[in-house]
Amino acid sequence: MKRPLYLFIAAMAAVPLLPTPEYWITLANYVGLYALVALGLVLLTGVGGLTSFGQAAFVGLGAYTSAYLSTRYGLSPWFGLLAGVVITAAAALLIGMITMPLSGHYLPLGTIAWGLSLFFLFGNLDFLGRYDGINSIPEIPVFGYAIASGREMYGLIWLLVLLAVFAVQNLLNSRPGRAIRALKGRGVMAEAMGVDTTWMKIAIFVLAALLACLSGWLYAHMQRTVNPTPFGLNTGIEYLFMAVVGGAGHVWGALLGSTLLTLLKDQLQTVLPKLLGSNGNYEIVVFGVLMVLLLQRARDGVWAFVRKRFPAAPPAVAPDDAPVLVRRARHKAGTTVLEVDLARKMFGGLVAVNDMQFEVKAGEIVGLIGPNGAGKSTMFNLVTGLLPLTSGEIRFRVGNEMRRINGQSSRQIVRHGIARTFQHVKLIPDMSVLENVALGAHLRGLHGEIGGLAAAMVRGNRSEEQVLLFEARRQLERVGLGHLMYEEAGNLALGQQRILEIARALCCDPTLLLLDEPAAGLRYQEKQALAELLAKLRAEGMSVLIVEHDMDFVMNLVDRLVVMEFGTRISTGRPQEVRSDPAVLQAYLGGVD
Ligand SMILES: Nc1ncnc2c1ncn2[C@@H]1O[C@H](COP(=O)(O)OP(=O)(O)OP(=O)(O)O)[C@@H](O)[C@H]1O
Repeated sequence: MKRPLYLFIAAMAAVPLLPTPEYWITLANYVGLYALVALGLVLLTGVGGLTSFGQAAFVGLGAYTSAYLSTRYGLSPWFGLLAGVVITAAAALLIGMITMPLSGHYLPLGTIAWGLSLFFLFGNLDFLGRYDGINSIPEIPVFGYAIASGREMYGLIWLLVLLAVFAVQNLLNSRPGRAIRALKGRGVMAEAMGVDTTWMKIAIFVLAALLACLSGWLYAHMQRTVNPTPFGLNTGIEYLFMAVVGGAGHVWGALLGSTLLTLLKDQLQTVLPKLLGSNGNYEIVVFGVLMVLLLQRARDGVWAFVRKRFPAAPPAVAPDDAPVLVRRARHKAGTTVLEVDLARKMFGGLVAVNDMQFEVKAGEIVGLIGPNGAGKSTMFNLVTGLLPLTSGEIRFRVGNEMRRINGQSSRQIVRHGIARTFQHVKLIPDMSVLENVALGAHLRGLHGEIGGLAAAMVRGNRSEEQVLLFEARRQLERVGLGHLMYEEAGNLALGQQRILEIARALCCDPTLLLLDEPAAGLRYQEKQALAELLAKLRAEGMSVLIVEHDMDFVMNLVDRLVVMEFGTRISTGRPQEVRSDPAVLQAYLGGVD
């Protein structure tokens, strides 16, 4: 992928040096401005799964702030940029904090409301010149030289576009980036790995707004005049079109989409009025049709086709050696690590878990078994904080004390050392096996939340990446998937994906591992290898709580069993005791053998 990239950069650099007509330079400048906004939407919508119609309002905020400060107070456009960034970040933070914790359509609706209100605000404030806007905006000075011509502006715009592309790309291939890639549809898994998904959503919302603000700043000083029209809802929708047409999941899709739509719009605006014999924004109709076709035929946008021609090398490569992460102290074998005390969960009138009571000790594998619908997965979800208890208590050993963990979120619980896999595998299919597993080490990063984002964008996270990817590699090799490290996770067989989830959970450095049907979909040899791995973990002092339907597998592996039926514990003991318990034989209608 490197060569086409260098060729692209060389071609872009040559454009203003060659006798390219001024008209094309102007068009290229617009493409660059749109690409900055679309890039934010790739991060927010394509990768993060959050739709915003209000990006044009953030563009307006960047444009108006600098236009006003530079014309009214004669301040430098660079100060205007700084002020625009601060105001945009504050506005995006506020809107983000209100809308991000809400699910569903609140964000798109919120951004529409925000986009409309800012548009009318621009048009109605006297000091912003109402609908006439602000004129005579100064040029941007660079080392005392004013950037006046289209060609000079081209240099500045495209330099910033390329820097933004690399910053977003670096971000996506980092610890916070993996968390961002988990947001779309896999928030539950991300939270179970310790990711604060609400904060991550707010962070990408603010980043996307800042890219829009940068575009607005460049626009104001290129046009040297601003009025509300380009910052309305229509433009907000066009930005979304660009991201989706190009390929909302890829940074280069933003560039491709803004190029295609700018060129298409330019041509349609010339051709359509001639064809139809009257003026009007007919190109919007064509865009609408194009969008429907694209969503039906090529959801990943045009970039997906380009990518097929230039397959990229895996972005994250695990080092052969790196410092090993510090591990949590293991508990002495036999000490109680988990206590479930009269745990009850009701869904309306249904008692899914009925005053369950059991414990797990250090260096012990406990099997939680029972017929379908007995409440095993619900019990797991109670222990890991995915569901709140109706009554009762769950305690977990942190250091020397048993701490109550019910009432805490799954993000907090994993910090104490409880890691899990899921009954229905939850991974990021288009991300490599290695990166999926590295997501498990999210809490073991070297940088804080904001510092982590900033460091990733400027590649200041090299040592963190080395350490985390090495840890992911170690865990993958430990579970026997080392040879599939660079494969896309979605290409693995279901059984292998379950093992991948175990490696990911091990990356959390747990003292208690909760495995939900890990052997489902595994072949005989794979099951044996899994049993060996779990026995090895037990010997190292790990505690394991396992839900499994494969009785041969469970009976030969576990130290103790807890049997559930209709949410209630009907038996507990060593496998051979439980095997002959009449209550258990009854529950399984014919016995476990
Ligand atoms: N979110 C929910 N809302 C309402 N009822 C639920 C919910 N989750 C589970 N249940 C019900 O709670 C009971 C226990 O379900 P659970 O999935 O915990 O059983 P299980 O033992 O894990 O079953 P299986 O072995 O089939 O996975 C079932 O009757 C199920 O329909």
